[in-house]
Amino acid sequence: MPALHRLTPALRRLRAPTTLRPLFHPSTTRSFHISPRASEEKASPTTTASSADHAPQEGPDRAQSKIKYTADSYPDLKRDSRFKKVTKEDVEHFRSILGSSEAAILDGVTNETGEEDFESYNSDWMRKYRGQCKLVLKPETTEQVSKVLKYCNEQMLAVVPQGGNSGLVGGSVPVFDEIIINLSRMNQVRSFDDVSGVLVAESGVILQQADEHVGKQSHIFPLDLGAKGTCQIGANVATNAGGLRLLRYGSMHGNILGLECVLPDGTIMDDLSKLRKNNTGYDLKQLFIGGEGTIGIITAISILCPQRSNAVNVAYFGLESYEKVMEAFKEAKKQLGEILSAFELMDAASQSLYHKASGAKLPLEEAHPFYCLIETSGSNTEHDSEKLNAFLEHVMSEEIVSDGVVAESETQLQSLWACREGISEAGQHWGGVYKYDLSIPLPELYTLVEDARAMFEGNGLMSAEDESFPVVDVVGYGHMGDSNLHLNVAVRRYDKAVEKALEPWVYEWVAKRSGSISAEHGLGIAKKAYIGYSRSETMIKLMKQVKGLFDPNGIMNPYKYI
Ligand SMILES: O=C(O)CC[C@@H](O)C(=O)O
Ligand SMILES: [Zn+2]
Repeated sequence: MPALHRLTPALRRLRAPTTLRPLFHPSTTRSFHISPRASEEKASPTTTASSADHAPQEGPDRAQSKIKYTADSYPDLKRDSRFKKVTKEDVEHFRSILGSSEAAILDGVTNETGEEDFESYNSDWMRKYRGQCKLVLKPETTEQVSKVLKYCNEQMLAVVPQGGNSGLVGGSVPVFDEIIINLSRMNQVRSFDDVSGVLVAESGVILQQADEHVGKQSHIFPLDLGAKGTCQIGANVATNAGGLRLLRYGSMHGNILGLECVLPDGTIMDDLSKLRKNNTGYDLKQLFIGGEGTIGIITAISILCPQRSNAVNVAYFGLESYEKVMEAFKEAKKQLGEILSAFELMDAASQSLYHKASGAKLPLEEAHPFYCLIETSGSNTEHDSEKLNAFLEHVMSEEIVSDGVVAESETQLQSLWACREGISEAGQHWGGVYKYDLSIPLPELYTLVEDARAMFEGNGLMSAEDESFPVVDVVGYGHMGDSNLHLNVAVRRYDKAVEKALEPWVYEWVAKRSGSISAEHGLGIAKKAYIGYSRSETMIKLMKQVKGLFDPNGIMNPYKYI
């Protein structure tokens, strides 16, 4: 394997732009795999070549990660007595719709099915939020979803729609005994048109498989995220997932052309439009995008997939201050223009956490306060190479960037991306993690991390060494290109004092800067109480009215944000 091409001021003068490195084709394999169906295992990344080579080092208190947020963690939350408990007759009815195989129904109501069999459905991939469901239904067709929902609505049975369960806010797991409607068996690609680039596929298709499917015909699925090997496209739409290339391809709100949804009363709203332009009244599908399964179930999507770039480059830099990060971003936009496909920020704490958790070697020998990962995706190798070289020359000679490497092979490209994508998983290394996903105007984006660190230093809750302190470290990273910060507070154990210090402090901090308390992960149960920091009373009232219109009985994903 060739060594990563190191950028240093000394090298800068020696390097002719054309010798920088060969450009190569985009990866379709980079991802980590959460394996939510492996109920017995802990969420286990198979991450990338680089990190898979190294056994993760154990944190001092791994057992603590078994602690869960259950209904008892929310003293103000009571099971809604309007909802019926599932009976033997209900299960029989569901069997008449779905058949009796275990693939279709996991039944702990009439069977002796143990709690452990429900674990991977009842809890999210972090094993942080956990419900008490005893019935998982796995329909295979839209008609089955329709019959199931119609019955649930008539019988006042609450439900939670579930995809790959890789969310971060507890939105895809029940709180009490809601029935889980798991979409994993609805996994057919219905059509792909390689002229228009429109993919029509069912909700349970795994994101990576959708990408590979359109990749065969030189297109790309316009969403990419660390959990692509596990997450499902319907749930990606329901949560309006943002991911790593929103900067380039835009959000689900723009890329989704149509949806097939089942409303709580069983009505099928067939809007699988393939049109880019359809200016005929309210665009109702937008309510389901990011609706987090609160007004109906998305069963299929129609999405516009752009042409796949055939020249992709990744570089990883070290920088000495956040101001330099902003300067580098400004230059990248200016000099790389339309070929810039990702600009990601990582602080020193995030990289050392990733290194500790994965055992992977970091790309740069010396530590820097900040790192950036930059990706270009274009169609003309020579043109891209020239532009990237000019950009690199500039940021190095202006001392905006202190040190850096560029990938010279597919493996290196993956290992650089792993340094960014592996942080989310690494957050749990010490036992648990409080995760915040925030939109903040760029000039102040990193100040939140510094303020959070100062807050924990001041209140005596944080120590890197002393195990009696709950907080180990405060970590900042995110999608610089989208003004989206991920603040992760790594803890040895979940702790009320830490929670009290963080909430609503974080949300107030963000609201004061006119940011958003959720840039891409959604609200789920984790941020249920805080929507008011980002939406006005008028808007919340309207949202409740919309909810009431679609779901008058309130059976869809109850106890969550609305
Ligand atoms: O775990 C997190 O906080 C962020 C996860 C994901 O949105 C990412 O960008 O890596
Ligand atoms: Zn993210």
